[in-house]
Amino acid sequence: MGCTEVNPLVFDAARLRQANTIPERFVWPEHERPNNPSELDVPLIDLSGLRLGDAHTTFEAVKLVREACSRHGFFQVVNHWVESSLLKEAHEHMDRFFAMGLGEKQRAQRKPGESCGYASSFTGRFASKLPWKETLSFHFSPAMPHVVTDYFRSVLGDGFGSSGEVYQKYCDSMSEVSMNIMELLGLSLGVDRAHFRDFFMENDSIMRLNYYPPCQQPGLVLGTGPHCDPTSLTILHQDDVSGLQVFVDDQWHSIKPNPHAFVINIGDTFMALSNGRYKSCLHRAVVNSREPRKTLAFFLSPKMERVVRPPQDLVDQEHPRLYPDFTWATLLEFTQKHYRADMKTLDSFTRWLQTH
Ligand SMILES: C=C1C[C@]23C[C@H]1CC[C@H]2[C@]1(C)CCC[C@@](C)(C(=O)O)[C@H]1[C@@H]3C(=O)O
Ligand SMILES: O=C(O)CCC(=O)C(=O)O
Ligand SMILES: [Fe+2]
Repeated sequence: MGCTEVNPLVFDAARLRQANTIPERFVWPEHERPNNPSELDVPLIDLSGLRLGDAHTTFEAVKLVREACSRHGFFQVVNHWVESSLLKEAHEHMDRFFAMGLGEKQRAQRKPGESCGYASSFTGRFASKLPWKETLSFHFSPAMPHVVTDYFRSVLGDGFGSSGEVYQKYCDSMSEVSMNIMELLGLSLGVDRAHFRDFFMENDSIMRLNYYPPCQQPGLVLGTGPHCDPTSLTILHQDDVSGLQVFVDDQWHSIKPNPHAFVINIGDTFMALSNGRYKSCLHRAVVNSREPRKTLAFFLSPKMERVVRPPQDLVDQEHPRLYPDFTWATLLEFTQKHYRADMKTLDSFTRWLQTH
């Protein structure tokens, strides 16, 4: 397969769509390329029906969470309190942003070492295996109630104030959903129900809009390569185009899109917080040749300087400490300046901490 070399600094999916070959840097190694995996039925919890004080509804949810997280680290929730109009607006504003020309999007260009901004191929961060996607990432913290609105206005101009309002509301909503899930995770691990909820009540999270353009040779590229999220908990909303895959029982499985549900996966930081009882979920995103795919990913993370340490109940003779104390600020810096997050980030980070 002939590959034309393009300068990824000007990677523009629209241009590459016209090109009749995929540039070398976007072609993934044979063993990591997409296949046609089976679909997986994912356990689903109705959070809106859950009264965490009510034993019966809670028991079923806790049982499902414990089974899912002990086995593979993901499950799905529906939450009717998240207005469908908000979801619709969040996708519409994503369409509006990514439909802009490259120059306009690059007004929000992500700077090396930073986790916020627009990126189309992470140029300068990786030598090869570039993801076939464009992303816009921004910070969220309940302690700064207008941080998202302010970001959109300051970076993209007053014309994007309405987008900022939509994503501010969306992130507020995801933060709320996270608190309910943290109570379930605490109960499922046999620790005090409020333990993880209180730990994340203040959080420094990342919201990411993922836009995966169609690719003429989808079998050669990946939208997002195999990885575990270094964050604590990911709340992912897929549109109606499949592409999310999880690695379970030594095989990739596709997660069927359910536009009414959110896919929840455990990240590295929560794996450390649970002292390894729950494993970070290995997943990736594939693309197709027909239509773009879009996802909204809310990455819950603790306050930057909060020390990540499992509760004493989860450390005993049979379960010694698996990971050292660290802060999210240090792990985030590691993934932004020293190491591309993959399926071994936490082990690599632990070794890095010993010499830094
Ligand atoms: C803290 C983060 C780093 C990444 C965005 C959030 C959580 C997921 C991480 C990421 C998506 C994992 C795959 C590799 C990565 C480089 C990417 O494809 O975007 C990661 C993100 C990042 O470092 O920007
Ligand atoms: O878009 C998807 O389906 C997955 C994205 C993802 O895993 C990520 O952004 O970390
Ligand atoms: Fe991910």
